[in-house]
Amino acid sequence: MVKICCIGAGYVGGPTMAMIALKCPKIEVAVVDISAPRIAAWNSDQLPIFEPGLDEVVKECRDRNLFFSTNVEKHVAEADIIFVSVNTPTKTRGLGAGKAADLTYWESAARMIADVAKSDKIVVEKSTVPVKTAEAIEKILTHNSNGIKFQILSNPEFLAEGTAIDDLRAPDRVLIGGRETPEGKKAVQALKEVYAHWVPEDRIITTNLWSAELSKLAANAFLAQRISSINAMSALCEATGANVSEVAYAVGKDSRIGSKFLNASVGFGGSCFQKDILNLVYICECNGLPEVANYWKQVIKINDYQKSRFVNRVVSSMFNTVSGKKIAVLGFAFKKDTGDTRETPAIDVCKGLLGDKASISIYDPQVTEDQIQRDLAMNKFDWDHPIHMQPVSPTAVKQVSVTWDAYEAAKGAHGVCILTEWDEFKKLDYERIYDSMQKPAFIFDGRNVVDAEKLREIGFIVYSIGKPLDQWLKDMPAVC
Ligand SMILES: NC(=O)C1=CN([C@@H]2O[C@H](COP(=O)(O)OP(=O)(O)OC[C@H]3O[C@@H](n4cnc5c(N)ncnc54)[C@H](O)[C@@H]3O)[C@@H](O)[C@H]2O)C=CC1
Ligand SMILES: O=C(O)[C@H]1O[C@H](OP(=O)(O)OP(=O)(O)OC[C@H]2O[C@@H](n3ccc(=O)[nH]c3=O)[C@H](O)[C@@H]2O)[C@H](O)[C@@H](O)[C@@H]1O
Repeated sequence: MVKICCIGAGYVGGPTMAMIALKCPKIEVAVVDISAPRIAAWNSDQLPIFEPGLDEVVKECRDRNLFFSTNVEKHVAEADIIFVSVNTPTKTRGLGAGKAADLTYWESAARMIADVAKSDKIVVEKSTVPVKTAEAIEKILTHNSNGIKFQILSNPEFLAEGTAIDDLRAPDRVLIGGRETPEGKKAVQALKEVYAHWVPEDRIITTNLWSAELSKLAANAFLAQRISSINAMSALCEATGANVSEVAYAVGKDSRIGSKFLNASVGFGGSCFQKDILNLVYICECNGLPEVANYWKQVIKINDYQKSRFVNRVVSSMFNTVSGKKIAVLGFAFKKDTGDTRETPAIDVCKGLLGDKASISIYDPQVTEDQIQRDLAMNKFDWDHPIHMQPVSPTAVKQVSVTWDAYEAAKGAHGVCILTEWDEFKKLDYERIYDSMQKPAFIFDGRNVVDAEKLREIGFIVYSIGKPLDQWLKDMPAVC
């Protein structure tokens, strides 16, 4: 029986391994992690991450051919194929701080594999890593290998949170990069056979190692660039009276451009887009390509601009101050159908409003108060380290309260900001919300989920990203 071990039981390791176990009943899959609470949660009824459809898959395979364990060394030693899906956060100190990927966790996993391996292994990069990482990993693994042979493959993951199970069940493509030697090709073939249990052959792409590593960074950069492009247009739409949804529809109808990923928003978030682009920028700089680096840097700059533009809209619309005013924030996760808050635009928006002394009441159906308080207290980039490396109990931000009900959050508020596109926000009783709010009552829709015209009929002053402006907002000072 082929044995697979995955180091890192997170948003990628958990769901990807659960899908392999589901589709390959004859393969034994062990997912290991240094975080005992995380492993305990994977072995319980309350999985550590919220992902539609994940519970069912885990329930079907757990303790059959899918195991979660903290016994990292045992499972690594026994495995034929080892996936490494650990954190690769942005470095916060030293050379490349604020840009380069911190490979501490990867390196320690590689050293441990080298220490405990007693038989030949295929080691698979599942984490997103800088191009050429495999070369460094190879050196670590083979340095003291006592004759044991390691083949390194790059098999980046393209799932998106909230749709991870569908993405894994029917991926657009699976990418496998390996050395172009006979041993390298054999290893690629072995991994290909795992995916071939359910992925059609023409969707399994094989390349050299560096192409696979770089394709992952490139894919995330292209996706984020589309969002920054439409968000840049949204600012121009507001200035001219064009409607960003109409522009996106018209542009996306060109089959060369396509309609997906053109939703204007308060800004993109999530653990990867910013981190991976910063990493790409750093690699370009290190390779003497400052023009290329600056091109990609602009994607992040527009994203930051979009978040601060939103905050400025809120403040300038409300008589140029939110000091002492209650602002309800609906949605804190970085997108709907996930409880993940890593790099969510809500953090920057809330910090911006707190900077103007607002008092904030937050509701998100999947994010706990503890998580929100941690996020608002944490330093930039600290969020992407394993949980046990993060500050234990950061001081709670006093001007922030968290409720478990959208109506409660909006009660007595001067304004409501919608920051995540949860479906339930479309169905709220906005008459009830309006009646409970201070007047004039404002809604700032950072995700274009509400029917602005209907809300205006109720009496709200409404701002929707990239949409023709309410007369009230037109009369306010221009926003930077
Ligand atoms: N979250 C996402 O949607 C996607 C993430 N990725 C990439 O996958 C990688 C992992 O991301 P996530 O799963 O989101 O991170 P995560 O933080 O959810 O999971 C990483 C896990 O690795 C564990 N870990 C760290 N060092 C370890 C070690 N030495 N031994 C054992 N366990 C260790 C941590 O405790 C943590 O549970 C990153 O490189 C990310 O860029 C790629 C595609 C999608
Ligand atoms: O490497 C990764 O981590 C993953 O990053 C993204 O997945 P994810 O971040 O989970 O979610 P997305 O659906 O890409 O959304 C990212 C952010 O962009 C925003 N977004 C997305 C699409 C859009 O049109 N507009 C927009 O503002 C979302 O609200 C969210 O804040 C990619 O879509 C995945 O392919 C990739 O594997």
